[in-house]
Amino acid sequence: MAMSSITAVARLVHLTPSISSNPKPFLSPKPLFTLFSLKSSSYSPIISSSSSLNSSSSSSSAAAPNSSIRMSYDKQLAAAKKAASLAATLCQNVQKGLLQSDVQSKSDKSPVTVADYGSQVLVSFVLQKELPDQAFSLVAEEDSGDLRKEESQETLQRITKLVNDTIANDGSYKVSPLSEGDVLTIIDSGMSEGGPNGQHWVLDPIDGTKGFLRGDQYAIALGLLDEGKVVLGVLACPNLPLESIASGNQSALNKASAGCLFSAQLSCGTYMESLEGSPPVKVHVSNTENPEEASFFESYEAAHSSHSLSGSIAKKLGVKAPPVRIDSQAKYGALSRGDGAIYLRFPNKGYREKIWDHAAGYIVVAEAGGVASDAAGEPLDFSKGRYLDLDTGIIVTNRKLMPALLKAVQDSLKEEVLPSL
Ligand SMILES: Nc1ncnc2c1ncn2[C@@H]1O[C@H](COP(=O)(O)O)[C@@H](OP(=O)(O)O)[C@H]1O
Ligand SMILES: [Mg+2]
Ligand SMILES: [Mg+2]
Ligand SMILES: [Mg+2]
Repeated sequence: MAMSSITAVARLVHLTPSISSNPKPFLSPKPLFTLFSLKSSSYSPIISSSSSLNSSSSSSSAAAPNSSIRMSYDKQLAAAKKAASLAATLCQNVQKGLLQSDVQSKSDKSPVTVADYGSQVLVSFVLQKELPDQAFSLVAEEDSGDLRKEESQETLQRITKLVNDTIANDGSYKVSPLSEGDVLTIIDSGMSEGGPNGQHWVLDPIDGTKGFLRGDQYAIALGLLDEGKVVLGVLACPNLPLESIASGNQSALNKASAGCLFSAQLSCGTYMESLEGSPPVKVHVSNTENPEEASFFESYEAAHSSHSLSGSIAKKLGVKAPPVRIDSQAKYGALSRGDGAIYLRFPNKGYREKIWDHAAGYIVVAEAGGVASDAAGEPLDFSKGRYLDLDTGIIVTNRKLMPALLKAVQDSLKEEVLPSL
């Protein structure tokens, strides 16, 4: 990250006449939502206290940066949950009344909306407010380049208003409203390169922007890297129901939903709660060993992942159920609670995966007992900067199914060549 922008954001956040004096730890209190009606056997209720989050035994697979000493990331996890929840509120409000003028096209032709930018501002703002004593480095998807153009003035005004309204309605931060310049500066606080040293937040402010535009699934995905390893992750999935969306139960996707918040910390397991506030429940991946019982997730967008390749892998493996196609890292969340057992992702050859598209989802699944690798069976390496450096595709499943899945993937890849970009 350019030092100037770190300094500017630090100045902005620390010198704003404000004080986060409100002791309220999370967003405005809402009625507690009980999870006793959850159907999946992989959900188990836990006591909702931060100490319970730390003391629970874990099915972790990710290696700790210093494996002999377990670092605690409790404060960072609490800040990440608050940041993602506040960003989800903004996204939900925008999705209710999305205007055509809210959507722009980036230079790679992918869509970006006022909510992507607003979410990035809120997450960066909240993390810096909640963790004022910690060095701040953020690797995030969006930058302010397009918003600085003359024709984007109105869009920038709308983002600024959305952010200020969300902060004011939440009430946790007594700050004077952010200016448009502040908003641009905070967006550019996400330009860190990440890498193998130190701590870096990794943010996709809206993962699944195409799903967001369709009114389907999307996620605010926030992870933390420490010495190149993902050590915590939060996935806010505002349109994901608390009940299972397993193949055959996809009607659940069409019901109005409170939305889910998944959170995971290294060696502490993965938890799910309602975005409206509910006691977290510990979740586990499916433990099926039988591919005939396993169903799989893949992208809704065929341009993001070859549906024909995953179809042939599933057939080779003996999977019977049709694929569940949904957008975003909500797939990792659904997998972590056992709604399906496999996630397959095969972009066109030449496509470079970004770390913010996988970091939070990766630890949410790993801490729930799952495992993710590339098609060569290598674990995902988040220490190489903004991109993941991997061999053809990403596959995610439980430990028992991984060997057979890997074989089916490698056999299918020999038969089918992915198109080049
Ligand atoms: N051609 C392509 N192949 C693979 N992934 C792509 C892609 N174009 C965009 N994406 C990524 O796919 C993500 C959405 O994943 P999914 O298909 O699982 O919903 C997008 O995230 P954003 O929506 O944050 O831009 C984007 O990073
Ligand atoms: Mg995008
Ligand atoms: Mg994304
Ligand atoms: Mg995005």
